[in-house]
Amino acid sequence: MAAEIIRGTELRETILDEVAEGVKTLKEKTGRPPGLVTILVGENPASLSYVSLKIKTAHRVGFKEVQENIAEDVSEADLLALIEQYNRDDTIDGILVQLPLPKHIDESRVIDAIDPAKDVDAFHPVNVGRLMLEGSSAPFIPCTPAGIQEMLVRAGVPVAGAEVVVVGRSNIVGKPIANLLLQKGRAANATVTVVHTGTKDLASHCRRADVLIVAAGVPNLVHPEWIKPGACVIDVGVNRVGERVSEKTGKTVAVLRGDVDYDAALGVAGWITPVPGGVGPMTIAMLMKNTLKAMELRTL
Ligand SMILES: Nc1nc(=O)c2c([nH]1)NC[C@@H]1CN(c3ccc(C(=O)N[C@@H](CCC(=O)O)C(=O)O)cc3)C=[N+]21
Repeated sequence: MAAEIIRGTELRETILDEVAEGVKTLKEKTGRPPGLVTILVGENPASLSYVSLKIKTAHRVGFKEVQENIAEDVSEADLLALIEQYNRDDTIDGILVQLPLPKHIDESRVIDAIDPAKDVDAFHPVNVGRLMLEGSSAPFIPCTPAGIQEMLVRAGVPVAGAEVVVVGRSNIVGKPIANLLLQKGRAANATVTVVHTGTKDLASHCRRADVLIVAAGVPNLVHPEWIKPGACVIDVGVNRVGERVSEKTGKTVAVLRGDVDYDAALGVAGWITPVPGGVGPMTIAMLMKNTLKAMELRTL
């Protein structure tokens, strides 16, 4: 039987409707909408495309949206001063500094400078610590892990007691999703294994997974033989493997592939997320949810 496709583009609609409702309520209570500032340093094409999606979505749910597009050669001190300005700005609830940053800027110094109460990415050490201590009751869950958990819940994938294997140990996906799913709670309480580039036999670990979460950034890394029949496969990879001309707009757009050999996996998995249209859109939806929550926590 072919896998059930978990479509992020569909789930996103429900979440954004919920956020838009929450924005209305907050506006009635406080007289202002949630404010989100996106800070983009330089002109990396992938970053530009993600940030413009975030801005478009912020408008759609009724946020005040501020864009800071600054030059690649900005000094670290100037960037830190800009963050401080938004830390003090009461109309701004969420500060997002798009990663990666240019090499001359120390990423962890920049993240440390964001007020944890406005850290809607949940990258600040305070929020990382909270996630580790409190699991899903932490004030902010990082957007991609939160999106993945939401997909598991809404698709009805059994997670409690399941074998979850996470491929990748990044600070923005691998480590936090592993942490989230091993805690007690809804769509959690799993037995979690994290595998990475230092792991001896990737395939044998993956084959044991009831839920396989792949965030390695390597196109076609996961072959169908690595998938246990009926398993849930969550593909976090967004690899730009080429370019094509869009039939709709006539513009050149990137061709995206996940980390999983999708067509082959369809015949083995029980559930699967597509790329594009899977985890990516959920990540952006959860950013909106976090920004709404930031305003609630700061004002109510
Ligand atoms: N401070 C910060 N926060 C982030 O959340 C953050 C970041 N930096 N740096 C880069 C990664 C990557 N990321 C994605 C978000 C949406 C899609 C997404 O919506 N993808 C669409 C396709 C988008 C397209 O066509 O380019 C999809 O998969 O269907 C992908 C990737 C957020 N990140």
